[in-house]
Amino acid sequence: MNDIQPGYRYLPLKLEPAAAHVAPSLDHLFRRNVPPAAIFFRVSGSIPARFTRLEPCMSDRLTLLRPDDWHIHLRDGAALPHTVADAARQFARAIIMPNLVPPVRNAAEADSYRQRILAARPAGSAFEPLMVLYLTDGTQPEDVRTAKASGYVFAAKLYPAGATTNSASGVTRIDNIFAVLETMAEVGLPLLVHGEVTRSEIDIFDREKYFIDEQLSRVTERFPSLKVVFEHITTRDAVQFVEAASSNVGATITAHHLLYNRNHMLVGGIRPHFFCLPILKRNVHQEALLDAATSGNPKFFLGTDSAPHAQHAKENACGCAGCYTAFAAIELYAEAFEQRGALNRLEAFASHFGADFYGLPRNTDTITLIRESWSVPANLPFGEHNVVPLRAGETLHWRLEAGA
Ligand SMILES: NC(=O)N[C@@H](CC(=O)O)C(=O)O
Repeated sequence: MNDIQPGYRYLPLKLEPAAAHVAPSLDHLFRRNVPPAAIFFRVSGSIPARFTRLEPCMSDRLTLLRPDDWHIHLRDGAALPHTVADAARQFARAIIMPNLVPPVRNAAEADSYRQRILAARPAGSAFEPLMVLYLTDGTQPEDVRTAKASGYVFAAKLYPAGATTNSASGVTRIDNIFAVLETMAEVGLPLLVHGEVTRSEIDIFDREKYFIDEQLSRVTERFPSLKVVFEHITTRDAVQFVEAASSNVGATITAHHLLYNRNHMLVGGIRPHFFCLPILKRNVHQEALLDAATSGNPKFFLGTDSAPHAQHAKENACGCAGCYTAFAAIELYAEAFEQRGALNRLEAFASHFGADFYGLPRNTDTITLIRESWSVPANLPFGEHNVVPLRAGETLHWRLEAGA
């Protein structure tokens, strides 16, 4: 019994009559690739002498081309060494969200933010931040041209004013930026979209669908050559919209929207660390996202929307929106894909489709995930504060191989 360790598979050495009721169910679990920790739990107390430990077999290691994160919030200042180290551990590149206060509005601001990120990289890291402009009512076509020419700005982000964290400077009417969108289409700078309307009479669970019907469909019709990434999609409606759109329209999907639905946030007590925007939806929408992410359709790719807030700002009478997932993002995605029996589709979603959509080369080195159970810390350092990571105090069943 003492030999039983997480991360290994155990098989019967000799089937004794007393174990016969256990062995068939174990076999069934092995075939379904259920994490070993779950197996031990079921058979605890009945195994020792009759079972032997096997070394991890091939399916306990998963090697992928190094992935990129096509949507992340790194924040600024003292938080950067922590958020950048977490992202850089697994991702080669990341699209850096510009919703700082004040926001990143032009190439000069993007350059100085980029320098701060580069300075925060762990020693020896080649992590590459791909900068993004924050569109306001005052953004000019010239800002877009300069940004594109800079070589370090890869997109511009539409935050409808008031839609989410630090969106007060966002766009108040989509028509206000039509001249800018035209220039973006012309110079080849993708538009990234936070797709929610902000009208107070629209229910928070319906805001993505209204955004598609009232705004996004107008943009894609009017600017067919503009590349658009519908960020952190959360609904079946968004999946269907992207599927039906031209190949210039793609979407990012977060790990938390694949793993959770609104019941996880609200049943049995309110869990502030699941609160994010767009908000978790019904399980039918979660299912549609899982279908899309594991479908092999290149329009859907990885974007964590890892969005840390200090613990006190989340566990608050008016808590901030955002889930911190960068500490174990690829592990969380692996768990979601495994639940669907689709681990063989993870690499394309995480490491091929985003780069292809942006017209950038795929990475050439690899990372390896190991099937190994580990406990997520209760909190992690975040500048002068702490951040509570998603799944704090719980167990993850994949781990990125050290030094990967
Ligand atoms: N996703 C979130 O819930 N929050 C993001 C903003 C955003 O992307 O909506 C943040 O910056 O905190």
